[in-house]
Amino acid sequence: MNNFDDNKMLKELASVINQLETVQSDLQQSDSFSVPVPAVGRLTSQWHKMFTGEASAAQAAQQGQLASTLAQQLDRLRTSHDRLQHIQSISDKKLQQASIQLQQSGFSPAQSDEWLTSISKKEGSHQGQLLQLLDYYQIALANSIASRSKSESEQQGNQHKLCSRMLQLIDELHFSGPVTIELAKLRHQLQQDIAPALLPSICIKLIDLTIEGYRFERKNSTKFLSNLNSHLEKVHRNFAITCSEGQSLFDARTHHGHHISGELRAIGEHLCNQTNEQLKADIELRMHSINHILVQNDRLQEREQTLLQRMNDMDQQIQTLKEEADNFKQQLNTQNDKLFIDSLTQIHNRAGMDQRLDIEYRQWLRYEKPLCVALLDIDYFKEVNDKYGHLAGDKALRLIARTLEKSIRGSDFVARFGGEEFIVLLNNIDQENIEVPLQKLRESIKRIPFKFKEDPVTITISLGATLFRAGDSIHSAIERADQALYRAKHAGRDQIVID
Ligand SMILES: Nc1nc2c(ncn2[C@@H]2O[C@H](COP(=O)(O)OP(=O)(O)OP(=O)(O)O)[C@@H](O)[C@H]2O)c(=O)[nH]1
Repeated sequence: MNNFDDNKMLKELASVINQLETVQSDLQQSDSFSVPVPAVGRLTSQWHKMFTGEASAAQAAQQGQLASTLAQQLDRLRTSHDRLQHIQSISDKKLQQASIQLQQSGFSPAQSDEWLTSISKKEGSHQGQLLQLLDYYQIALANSIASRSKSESEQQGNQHKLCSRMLQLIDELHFSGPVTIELAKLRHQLQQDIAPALLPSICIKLIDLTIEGYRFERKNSTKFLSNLNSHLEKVHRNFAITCSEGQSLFDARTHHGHHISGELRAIGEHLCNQTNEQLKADIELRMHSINHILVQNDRLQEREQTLLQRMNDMDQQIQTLKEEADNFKQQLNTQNDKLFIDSLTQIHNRAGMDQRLDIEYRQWLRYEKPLCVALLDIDYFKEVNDKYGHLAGDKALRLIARTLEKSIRGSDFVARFGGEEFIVLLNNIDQENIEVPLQKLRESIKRIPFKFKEDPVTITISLGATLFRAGDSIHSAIERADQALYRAKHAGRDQIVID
């Protein structure tokens, strides 16, 4: 048997599957989709490898069954992800319509369509993260099984890579609410040396927290939208009442206006035609009638006053609604920006880099101005962590990121590529002197006067760079830069290799 508690893990896994199922049924907005039962996949064979020969026949059968259920669940989740995208495109349209209605009602916040659709986009991205985590879970399981046969250094390499990817995923989550504390704990755990056998359960915990965070955000968005909806309903109701009240007031006033002018005309005619006594009696009669009209007029004025009050209330409601919507939009914009920012170093993350690289690549294809991509990796960073602790390591990463940012031109770009690796894009670069800005980057890091536990420490970086060439894809250029970085490391570190 493996050296971790199988029963505990099976239980945890079963609970995660339960949760995934609930999430899936949350997404299952239409019954018309039938979920296919999948073939038992790669995971099953790993699971079998883990248990065969070492458990009793009954246990093995039970585990086999569990493994195939898990494989089915994974496939169902993938299907549901595809379906979500389909549903999302429909709900995008609905949100678009809602946004148009908001705008037509005259008090929607500017760009309301943008923030409404961004709600659905955010949900989609969490689905992607969940699927990615399930992949990590499979890799962690495979590592855990292989840990018995592989050499220690090989094991450590795989382990580091997986931990770094999970750390990066945590940095990209940006949840609010109670899960943030738990995520910070996991982050800390992942930065320590972890036994391969523990990583699968950490993965499960991370899946758990992602689902919880995702639900929390979904609940918040739903709450806001239902508040907004009920406010809208109220405003629309009041608006309808006010309109019909206004119309009837207008009709009544017109009617009274005609009435008064009729009375005045009649007085004029009597003044011309009648004797004094008769005139007096007629005028009294008319005055009585005018008095009656004036009393009615006072009542109309009171109604008008109430109407005015209601309009003021409505104005107030619209104002509150506007403020709420603006706040929410602000929150969403901040969260959207955060999706592209690395939470530790506050520079762009890998997603931000993907976005920018795509733009730079298209511009390079179009204008053919030289574009350089450089990968930078901190040398012997593990030693810093091991000797001075991960908090010191985190601090160093932040300072290095800030220094890199300051050492490039405004039009250049730097992002954290993952773990202790950074990527820099230099556009419109002078091809003959490509080494100059790269040396400047290397030296600026070397000059940082780090001091940990009173020890002055020099940190260096190795750098691999390349220019985009005819026929290059983004991937092929990065691959070349990565090979150059590998050569810089092997040439002794604190070096630049340009391919
Ligand atoms: N403090 C901290 N450390 C991190 C973070 N992400 C990755 N690391 C650490 O970076 C170190 C990378 O170690 P290795 O891949 O062995 O590389 P290295 O020690 O820098 O050695 P070379 O790259 O070969 O020069 C590991 O100790 C990781 O834990 C992070 O967010 N914070």
